[in-house]
Formats: sequence, structure tokens, C-alpha cells
Amino acid sequence: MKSPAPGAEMKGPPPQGIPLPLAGAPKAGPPPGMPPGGMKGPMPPGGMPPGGMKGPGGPGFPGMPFPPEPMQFRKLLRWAVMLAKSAPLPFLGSVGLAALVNALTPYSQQVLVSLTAALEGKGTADPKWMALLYAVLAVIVILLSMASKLVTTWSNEKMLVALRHLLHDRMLLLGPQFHGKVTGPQLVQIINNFSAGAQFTLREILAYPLTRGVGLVTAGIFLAGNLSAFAGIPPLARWILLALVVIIPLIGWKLSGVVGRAFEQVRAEEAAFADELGNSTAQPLEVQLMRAHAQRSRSIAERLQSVMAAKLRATLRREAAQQFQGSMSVILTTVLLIYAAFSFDKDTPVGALLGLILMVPLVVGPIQELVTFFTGLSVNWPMIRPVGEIIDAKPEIADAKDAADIAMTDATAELTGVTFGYPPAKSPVILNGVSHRFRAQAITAIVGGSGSGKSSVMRLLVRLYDPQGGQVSIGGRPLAAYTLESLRRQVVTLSQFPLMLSGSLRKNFELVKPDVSDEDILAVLRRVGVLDALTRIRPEGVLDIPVTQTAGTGTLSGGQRRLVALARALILAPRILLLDEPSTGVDVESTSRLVAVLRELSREVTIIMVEHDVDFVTAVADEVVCIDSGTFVSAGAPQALIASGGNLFARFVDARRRATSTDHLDIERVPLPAIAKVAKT
Ligand SMILES: Nc1ncnc2c1ncn2[C@@H]1O[C@H](COP(=O)(O)OP(=O)(O)OP(=O)(O)O)[C@@H](O)[C@H]1O
Repeated sequence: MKSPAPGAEMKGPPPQGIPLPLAGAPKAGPPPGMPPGGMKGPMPPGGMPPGGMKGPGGPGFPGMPFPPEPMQFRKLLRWAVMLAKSAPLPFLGSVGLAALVNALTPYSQQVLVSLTAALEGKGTADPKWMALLYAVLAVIVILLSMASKLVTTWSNEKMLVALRHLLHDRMLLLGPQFHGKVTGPQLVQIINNFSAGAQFTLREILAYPLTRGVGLVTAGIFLAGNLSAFAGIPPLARWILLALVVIIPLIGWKLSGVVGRAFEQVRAEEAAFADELGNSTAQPLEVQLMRAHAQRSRSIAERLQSVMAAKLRATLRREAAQQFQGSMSVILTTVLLIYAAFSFDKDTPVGALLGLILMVPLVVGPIQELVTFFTGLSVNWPMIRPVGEIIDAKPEIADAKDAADIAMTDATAELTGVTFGYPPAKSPVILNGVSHRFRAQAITAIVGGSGSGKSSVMRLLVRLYDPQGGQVSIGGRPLAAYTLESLRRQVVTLSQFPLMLSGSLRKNFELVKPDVSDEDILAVLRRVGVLDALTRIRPEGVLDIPVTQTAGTGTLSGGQRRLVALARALILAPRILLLDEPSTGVDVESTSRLVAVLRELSREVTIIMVEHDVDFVTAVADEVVCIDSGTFVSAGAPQALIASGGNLFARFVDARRRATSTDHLDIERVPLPAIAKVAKT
């Protein structure tokens, strides 16, 4: 296909490393469905076929949390408008400039036509002026085209920044239901990679029809004008010829549907291969030990064969379709030229023939590109959709209308007839009408078997979820009376695996209190008894100790991380502290220190903890609440519960004693055989 005049095409954004769902490894380049460098050709080389991926069941993206769903153009349009609004001026500027370039290009070609006619002496125009006009137009097109590319780059970058920022902030507002569905690595992929593809496609949804449409209409008008110069052509034939210009690209589009389905098959085969590979890579050593190497090898070989066969089929079809599409302009130009040659007479300017040759590609090109773009949208949909889902997602728990920033004067937490099941199903029932008053300035430990609902109680106390029945209140007020901000500032959770940012220790305290002073940090570190150990690690500056995101790596031990996290929780001066298994990973010495710290803290703070270690609970708790299958079955001081017996806590203590004692075991003491003396050789 002949290219338009210099600079007439619209370039895409800089390569963003979007995963290409096509055969082969992911390549850096424009998003799938887009030819590298923009919408130049009829078929994205190495990219998606123009027919889009319309295989049965619609496009899906292996491993993504959002199940396949047919593309919804209305949603795309809404997201596109929202995105364009984030950078209105650069967007309008880039669209305006591109439209101007696309309109001027056919116009400059038409000047060539007039110039030819003038040289023949058949037009009224002066050839010299025409030549000059062509030169001026060419320069303007080049300059505008450069400006258009720069403004488009600016617009793309602004939109991408706005989109990524929005996704990041929105993601942090979403609740456990969303985060239970989308994993951390998937979020990184959506925000980091998919957003670039989504930005590009969404922008083009608005920009492309306009910019390409302007070029199409202008070239179409000139083409019709040039056709009319052939006096012998009856009007009906002229209309049929013009209709062909539109119909032939549409035939190409239908053909590409076949290609689309072939590539859908490739994707399915690749997903199956990835699954199969996962079977081998998940536990390679287990595979070795099971002597299953040969079986794995056969399975992988079969999958690889299937992928290759599917790729070969799809590529051959794509090549055939590409050839057809690439030949369209030639076919159409030939048809028009043959017709023109037969109706050519002495009055017909040669320029009109030139006009046909020049204008056909300028008309066919935009039609092909528009068809390619819109059919290719379904290819990009699996990547755009997760981006859009985050844009549209609403926080599951939000401030009630009459919520206020209330300072808790009374830090008593209370559950009254609370019934709860996890949304969206809300079944099974996890908490079954439970009631309890957690005493202020006391330590209450919730004890129960695995899956009995302990952590669920803690989640309700910070409104990660709302119960379906009953009420959770603090200081006599339902939780919804507090803004989430004020609730979570005063009810602080220390999870079993506390979040640590990679960076300095100070940075981790600034995470929860941006204006925290060094003195305050050192004071809380001293209070939880970890300052001396940290000073030994870095005598020249404890607060600059590097911390890593992952426990078990970096400078701090697991126990130290937990104590640092406890100190960080205290920096907020909480009224209620929720501790999830605080004794885990803390050594014996630090545990007794932890007991002392928590006891001392409980003079000011209400502490509620979930804890499996009954010895720790006995040492630290004022009260134990026992939970069994979502029901509070007993409560009381630990010693009292142990003494009275017959309750869950006493049973746990008993079981623990039996588990660690060897008295009940009938161990036959067999003397070890004398170690044979090894004769010196
Ligand atoms: N997000 C969730 N969605 C659905 N069900 C959940 C969810 N979280 C927990 N559950 C279920 O709720 C029940 C209670 O879970 P919970 O985490 O409260 O138990 P737990 O007593 O803290 O257990 P463990 O001591 O093992 O941590 C379990 O059966 C669990 O499978």
C-alpha cells in the first residue's frame, strides 16, 4: 500500500512493553492490535489480526482475575472520555493537529493534480503558483506533523501519569473483597503494564475516528472530483466505483475474522502450555524424586507441538490476509484506471488520472485502519477491562453520611448479637449472633481453633467488613458513627506479617505518621525494648537501618521486625490495639519482655489479641474469650478458666501440656550400643 504524504500517519506512543498475546515472547512495542509506530498499515505486523479475537467465549487473559466478558463499547467510551478529561488541552491539541495534517495531505496531492492539468494547459491555474503552493503545503504538513507527534507524546504521557496515579490511589481505597480477588503481582501488572495499553487504546477510540475520518472525507471528495473528470463514466458507475473503495476493505475485514479465530486458538494453546510448564516448575525437585521426569517431558513436548501447529496455522492465515489487504489499493487503482482508460478522451486532463492513483490509497488506508482499530479493540479488551474495573470500583466500606471524626473517650469495644458471613455470598455464617464486651484498658485474648472466626472478629472491629446482623460499637457508638480515618487512627491493627516498606526504619514510621520526630521514634523503640538490639546493628544511626519488604531478608530478624512494628503502632497513640498472634517469631527472652510491655501498655490502651500460644495468653491476658465455630463459648480470666476446667481454654492448656510432656509416653530406654572403636589403619 502506498503511504500517505510525509508525516500524514499518526504515530503511537513510545513502546511500553505491553504483553502481546500473540505468538512469541512479549515484545516491547505498542499495545496489541496496534501496529508499531501507529496505525500505518492495514495489518499490525507481528501484532493482532484486524479481525480481533472474537473466538468462542470472547477474549480472556490467562491468569487475570477478571473472567472473560464480551467487550462493552459503552464502557470503553466512558473510560476514554474520563481519560481525555485528565489532559484536555494536550488531547485536543494533538487531535486537532493530526486532523489538520490528515486533511492537508490529500489537499496537497490534489494540488499536484491541478499542477499537471495546468502544465497540460487544461486548467486556469498558473503552474508556477501551483508548484509553489505544493512546496508550501509540503513544508506545512511536515511541520504540523512534527508538532502533532510532539503534542501527542505529551498528551499520552500526561494521560498515562494520570491513569497510573488514579489506579494506584483507587486500589488502595478498595476493600478486602477486591484484594481477595486481585493479587499483588496482578495489581503491579495492571498498573504498570496494562495501563499503558489501556491509555493508548482509550485515547485512540476518541482520536482515531476523528483524525482518520477527516483524511478519509477529504480524500473521498477529491477522488469523486477526479472521477467526474472522466466524462464518459455514467453517474451510476461512478457511484459503484466509489462504493467499491469502501466494500473491498470490508471484505478484507471479514477475512481477517478467520485470522482472529486462529490467533485465539494460539492464545489458548499458549495458556495451556503455561499451565503445563507450571506443573513442572512448581516443584522440580519433587518431580525428580517422583521419577516423573519422562512423563513431564512428554507432556511438555506435546504442548509445545500444539502451540507450534496453532502458530503456524494462524501465521499462514495472517500472511494471506495481509497480502489481500496490502493489494487492495493496487486492485482498486487498477479497476479505476482501466475504467478511466476506456473513458479517456482528449478533454480529460491527465491530472485526473494522477488524482485517481494518488487518492485511492488515501481513501482506502483510513478505512482499513479504522476497521483494524475497532475490530482489534476486542483484543485489547482483556487488558483494558482490569484497568477499567479499578477505575469503576467503589470501596466496599465507606463513611456513613453522618460519620464524624470522634475522639474515643471510652475505649470499650462491644459486639452485640453480631452475625457475619463473608460477602458476596454471606454464607456460610462465620459469626453466629456473638456478643461480648471487651473491657477498656485490659488485655483480652480471643482463643479458638483454626477457622473458628477469631480473625473475623478483629476485621469487624476495624470495619474491614460490616456485619449482616447485630452491632459492633466502641465507646457506646456504632462503628459507622466514626469516619474510617478516625476509627483506624484510634483502633490500630498489628498484623501477623506487618507491612514494611523497603527503605530506612525512619521511612517506615513516616508511613503512618509523616511528621514523626526522631525522638518519638526512639522513645517507642525503647518502650518495646528493641532499641538496644537495633543500636548494636547500627550504632551510628538506628533510624537509618535499612528495612526490606520481605521478612527474613535484610538487617532485621523476624522478631525484631515484629517489635519494630509494635513500636510503629504505638507511635499513633492508639486507644485500642488489635494484635494478631503477637508472640509469633519472638524469642523466649523477647517474649517475656513483650509480656511486660503489653501489661504496661494496657494501663492506657485496650488490647485485643488473637493468640494460639496459651502460655503466652495465660501470662499476659486479663480475660480470655473462647470461640468455637463462630460462637463465643466461654469467657473469663485465664487462671479462672483453667481452674474451673471443662471449657475450651482449659482444654487447650491441657492439650498443650500433654503435647510438650513425655510423661504419658511409654518410652523404652534402650542403652545405646558402645561405639565401635575404629581401628587405625
Ligand atoms: N475473605 C474471606 N472470604 C471467605 N471466607 C473467609 C475469608 N476469610 C476467612 N474466611 C473463612 O472464615 C472462617 C473463619 O476465618 P478466620 O480467619 O476468622 O478464622 P481464625 O479463627 O482466625 O483462623 P486461624 O486461627 O486459622 O487464623 C474460615 O472458615 C475461613 O475459611
